[in-house]
Amino acid sequence: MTALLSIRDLSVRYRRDGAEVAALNGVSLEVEAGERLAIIGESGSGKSTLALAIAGLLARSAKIGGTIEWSAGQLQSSHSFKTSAGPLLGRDIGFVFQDPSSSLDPVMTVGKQIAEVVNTHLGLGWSQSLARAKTLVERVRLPDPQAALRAYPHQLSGGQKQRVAIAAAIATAPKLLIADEATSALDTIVQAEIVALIRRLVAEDGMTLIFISHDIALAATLAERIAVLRHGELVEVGATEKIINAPRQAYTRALLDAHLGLDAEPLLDRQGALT
Ligand SMILES: Nc1ncnc2c1ncn2[C@@H]1O[C@H](COP(=O)(O)OP(=O)(O)OP(=O)(O)O)[C@@H](O)[C@H]1O
Repeated sequence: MTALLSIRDLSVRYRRDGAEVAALNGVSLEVEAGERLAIIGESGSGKSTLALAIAGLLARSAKIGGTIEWSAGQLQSSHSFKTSAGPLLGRDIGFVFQDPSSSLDPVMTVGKQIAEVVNTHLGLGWSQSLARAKTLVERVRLPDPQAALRAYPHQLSGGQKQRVAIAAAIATAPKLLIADEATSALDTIVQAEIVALIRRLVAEDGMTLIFISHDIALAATLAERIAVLRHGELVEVGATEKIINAPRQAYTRALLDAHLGLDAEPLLDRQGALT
């Protein structure tokens, strides 16, 4: 497999109340083209910071060290990207946030906001952009796509809004989709539906997926590989089955135990396959 991006010795510090907070410390990680990688860890472990750094979305005030390099040919532009170089083009990376309301414009219809992404990043004319928005709304299986295109975000449920946010994120056919706690605000059934949607879209479009979650069980249902962050450091990375069956770190074991303590559902069936 080819690496889509190589993260080398990445460190990020924020300033808060006059003091520095180390959010990431010496993180090195390769992301393979076409893989589904989960990044897990407790709240505050640095997951969002890593996602934002990859997308070039960190606040300017953040102090960044190390590099994030993209392989030549894997992206349309920017074959070598340093973390300090600013955001990457929106068309190469799709980003889905936890709260769809924060990424959707409340006073613009769903159809127009998806079309606007297409129009801005792909340079298609407005009628072509609207046509593409319709296809996208169908692809994310919003009920009654025609009505959905005319709806405003507040007229949709949380799960439906997240479907719209996903449609907008994949509108430019990005190589990489980053979902940062994209299902955390949803109830369990809707969460499972959104995970299934992400899995299908990633497979259909051959995207690379970085799935950020505090929930190791949820991450295991989607990812082929899991990276574990703790206090801003990457403590373990490996194939999902290995991480679930034989974690090397006590911290990973504790994350697994926390899941088992809360939920009687086994993570693995008797054959060792993920249930
Ligand atoms: N903009 C910011 N300014 C100051 N400190 C920040 C900022 N963003 C994050 N931090 C701090 O950096 C550390 C890592 O935060 P980050 O949000 O990356 O973790 P996380 O694992 O995504 O947590 P959560 O799941 O709660 O979002 C935390 O100590 C957090 O308080």
